Amino acid sequence: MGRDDYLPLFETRSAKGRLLYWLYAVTVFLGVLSICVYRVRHFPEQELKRWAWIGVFMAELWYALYWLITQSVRYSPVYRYTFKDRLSRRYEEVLPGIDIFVCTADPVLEPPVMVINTVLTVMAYNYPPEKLNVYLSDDGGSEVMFYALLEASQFSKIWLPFCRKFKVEPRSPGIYFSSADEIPVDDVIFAKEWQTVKNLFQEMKERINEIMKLGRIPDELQKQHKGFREWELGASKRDHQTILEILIDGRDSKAMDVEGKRLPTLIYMAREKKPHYQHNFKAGAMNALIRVSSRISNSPIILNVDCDQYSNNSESVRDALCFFMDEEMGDNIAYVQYPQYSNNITKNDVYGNYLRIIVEVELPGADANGGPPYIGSGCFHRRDALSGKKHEKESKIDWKKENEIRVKESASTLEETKILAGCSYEENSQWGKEMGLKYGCPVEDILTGLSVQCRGWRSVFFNPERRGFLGVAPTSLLQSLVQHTRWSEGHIQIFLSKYCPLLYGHGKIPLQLQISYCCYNLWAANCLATLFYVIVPPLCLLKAITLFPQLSSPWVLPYAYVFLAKYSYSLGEFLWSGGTLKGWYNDQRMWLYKRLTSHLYGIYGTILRSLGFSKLSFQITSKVADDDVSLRYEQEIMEFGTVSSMFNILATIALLNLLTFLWIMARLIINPQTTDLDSSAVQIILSGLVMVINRPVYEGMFFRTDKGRMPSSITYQSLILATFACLLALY
Ligand SMILES: O=c1ccn([C@@H]2O[C@H](COP(=O)(O)OP(=O)(O)O[C@H]3O[C@H](CO)[C@@H](O)[C@H](O)[C@H]3O)[C@@H](O)[C@H]2O)c(=O)[nH]1
Ligand SMILES: [Mn+2]
Repeated sequence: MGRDDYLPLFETRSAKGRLLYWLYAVTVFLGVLSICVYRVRHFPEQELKRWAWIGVFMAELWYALYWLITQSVRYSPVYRYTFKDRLSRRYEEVLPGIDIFVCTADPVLEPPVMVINTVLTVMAYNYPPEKLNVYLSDDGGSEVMFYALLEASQFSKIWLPFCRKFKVEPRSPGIYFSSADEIPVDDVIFAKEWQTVKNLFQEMKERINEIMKLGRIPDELQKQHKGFREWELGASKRDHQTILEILIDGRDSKAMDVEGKRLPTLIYMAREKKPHYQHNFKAGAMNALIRVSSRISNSPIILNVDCDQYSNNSESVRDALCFFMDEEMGDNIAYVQYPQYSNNITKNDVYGNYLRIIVEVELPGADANGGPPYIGSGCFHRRDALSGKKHEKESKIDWKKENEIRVKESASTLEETKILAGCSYEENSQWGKEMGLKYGCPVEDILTGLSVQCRGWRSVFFNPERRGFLGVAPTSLLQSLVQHTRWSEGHIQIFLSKYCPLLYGHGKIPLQLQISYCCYNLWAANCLATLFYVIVPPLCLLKAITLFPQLSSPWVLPYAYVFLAKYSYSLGEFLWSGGTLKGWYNDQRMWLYKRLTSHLYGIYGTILRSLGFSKLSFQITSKVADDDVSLRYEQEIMEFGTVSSMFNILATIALLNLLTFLWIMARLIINPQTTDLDSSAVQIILSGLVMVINRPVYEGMFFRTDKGRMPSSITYQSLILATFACLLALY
């Protein structure tokens, strides 16, 4: 094909309305400068006040700096669009193979039925099935999971033709049949098949759940597959040899669905586990998958999904290929990252799990700067880039030859392949360092993506109209905070390590991209400023120390402007991205809570680990919840319920501001002369705002009677602590 008739396979558009954005950014910046001038010019004499003043000033400087950093992902977002018809016209015959890695680690927190639903969606892509190779990595080493996958391999023979014939979406049978409960009436053939397939699915689900309850595989079922023998020999979660079973071999032309069409390859893998070996969590699993798959299918493109993140769009593979296979711009693309959406987000998203602004605003912003980070799931990788190869300019891929070479390379026996998933295979190798996913970081995905970009590749963020992947978001406050603790800890570790984007990325990736990474790398660093801002001003209020300009002074204007401009912008951004007003209020609360707890714990964890007091751990986020917890989640009632020191912090701060507020109000009513309202106004407003945002905490402590309320022990402890702090400030 000549240059002239080259039609791109994808297109990039920039956001509009940039002038308004600059107006906002510049004026806020001027406001911040005025605040600094105020802080310097009004530097107090009195000793105690001086310390508090320095503290607020530092906090404000930090906020200003962080705000500046976050502008890097705002000023020029880009959006991508693909042309799948062109892809099909030019490449249908030479479409590359795709290796799909699904990771699971715990059959209780990640129920096998959910996992196989995800597996079925990625088997059912609208793509030549013999070119799809699905690998399930089971770090839980669970016999029930293996059984469920075996069931799925049978069910796929019916499910795949059904999806193809009726263009089913989404292709997760669990989701599809639960969202379309009514039998379709207008089409008789469809209605009949629909009912049959639904029944078959229902029966399979019941069988798996039955076995799950039983906790072992009955003897007659064990005969179905030789794979069960591994567990008979005593495989347990933490101690077993590599289990590698090909449940469907797509290379075998006899592997067919009920309509006689080929099937995707389906493989179960539980890498070897031995006590005393560091298994490196998901990163370890992924690296074993990269190696094992290289000997079985060796596809040039790898898709990675978490076990809850089912594919919601059967076109995603083709969409992703539009980027990799574009003749002009595809060569340097290492990965195509989809957003991580969840299908259990309620209207106002109490726990801010949607991460709306990150997904809708910041990732398109990062894309413009050189490419989004790799966020662990819903990501298509170029195998070479993920394995550690540098990007070389002028290296055009001939997709036809590519397939032939790869197939040749992959010929080896199953026993040979198993060795690659063994514990000792990585000893003295570059795996986890220069090859594959990097080890030693709670956000292995981010670190890996960064180093891929530093090897000369770029990445692309793709968010099609029909969502690509949907997962399960945490349904309780604590889970959400714990998940965020892992993330913020991982991020700050990257920042403090030799991989700090500003150093490691220097000269390798654009400066804007280095700064974009810092938005997240520095999450945890926000905690000190925020803790200071919600604790010290109220205490100072009790001590009659004023830290802000008088209401009647013009110096209050920059404060008012920065506050109003920043929050109206943030609200505007939120509503524009499809959120609700209440959703925004919830989101603000969650960010406050994350700063006060997750980020603090993230820093604490990092210190402990760097001193050698604790080892890296990975707390898996539960994808299931008790019925009453789920119900409260649906009703958007905040879930406390368990005893956690995180709640102590939140409750104490909420109470501290409440007590201060009440005390000042009482004083104003009883004896107005003793309080200088003009000088204290800003601090009173600040405490008022903290109270407004903390409404669910007060309700949880004082008004609720359900199981999800704040445990009374926490209420009492926090009450004592807050009262004590107030008394200390008063006397
Ligand atoms: O030892 C382990 C632990 C976890 N996992 C899998 O890793 C995935 C992510 O775990 P999850 O508990 O769901 O954590 P999240 O916080 O939801 O995951 C996000 O953040 C992680 C990094 O903290 C990334 O690894 C994930 O891809 C990303 O979706 C799941 O599929 C797990 O089965 C393993 O395979 N082995
Ligand atoms: Mn998850």
